[in-house]
Amino acid sequence: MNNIKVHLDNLNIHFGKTHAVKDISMDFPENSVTAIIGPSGCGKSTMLRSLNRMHDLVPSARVSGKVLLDSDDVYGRGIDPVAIRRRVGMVFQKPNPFPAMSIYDNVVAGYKLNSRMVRSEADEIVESCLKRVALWDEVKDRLKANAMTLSGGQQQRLCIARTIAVKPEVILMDEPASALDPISTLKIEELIEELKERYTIIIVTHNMQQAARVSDYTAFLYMGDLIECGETKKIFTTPEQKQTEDYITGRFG
Ligand SMILES: Nc1ncnc2c1ncn2[C@@H]1O[C@H](COP(=O)(O)OP(=O)(O)OP(=O)(O)O)[C@@H](O)[C@H]1O
Repeated sequence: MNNIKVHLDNLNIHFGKTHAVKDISMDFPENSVTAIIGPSGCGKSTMLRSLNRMHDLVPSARVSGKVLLDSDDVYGRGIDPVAIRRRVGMVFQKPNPFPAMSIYDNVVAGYKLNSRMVRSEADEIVESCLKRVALWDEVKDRLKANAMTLSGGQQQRLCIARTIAVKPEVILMDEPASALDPISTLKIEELIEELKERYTIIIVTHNMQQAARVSDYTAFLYMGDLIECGETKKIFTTPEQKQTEDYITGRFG
């Protein structure tokens, strides 16, 4: 197994009285894809969002336990959530490019917030990030066009380019292909496969085939509990828990 990039230790998340994530301890290995699966409302997105402190913005949310990024305590005293979000980027279900910006400006938007740069540096980042998400050839002649002129699938790849421009270590993806057509979905899946060489990827997906195709490890959640996690091959062929088997064979969920 690769090094552990993110480690959860007795993670609990409440929203008021709702106990959404219950005492979860698990590891996310570096340079690999871990899929989080489970029926609607089982806490997948809640767990994912805790990894870069997105719940800081939700007044009713309470997070306890530990999230370690390498050996850094993500919720530790004196840790800057903005610095954490730079190291742990996020791609959402619906592509969300900045609507008033060009393709070019979208790619460097996050990067510009974090550091000053000269034009040639920006050009280089735009080209390399768009190439890495396999969008360069499609857009290189219209970099100044508004980002909303792209198709949904292209917009999602642009959002991934924007995420990697900031040079994160971990990328969280919350159903990144569920709003896309099958061809765009395939492109995103191929991209995930390539991105894991540089980044640690954690993806929430409802699509079991997608989890089986793209991930190295899978975690199955049910009603806030982690039922089972391990190598995807094993989870999908010889799971240890009956609940996991029932879920992956479509008996419930
Ligand atoms: N901001 C919030 N405020 C209050 N309750 C919330 C909030 N976000 C999530 N919850 C609750 O936490 C539980 C887990 O929700 P979560 O969105 O993590 O599930 P999920 O497994 O990602 O579901 P889905 O697959 O439908 O997206 C649910 O009971 C949900 O209602």
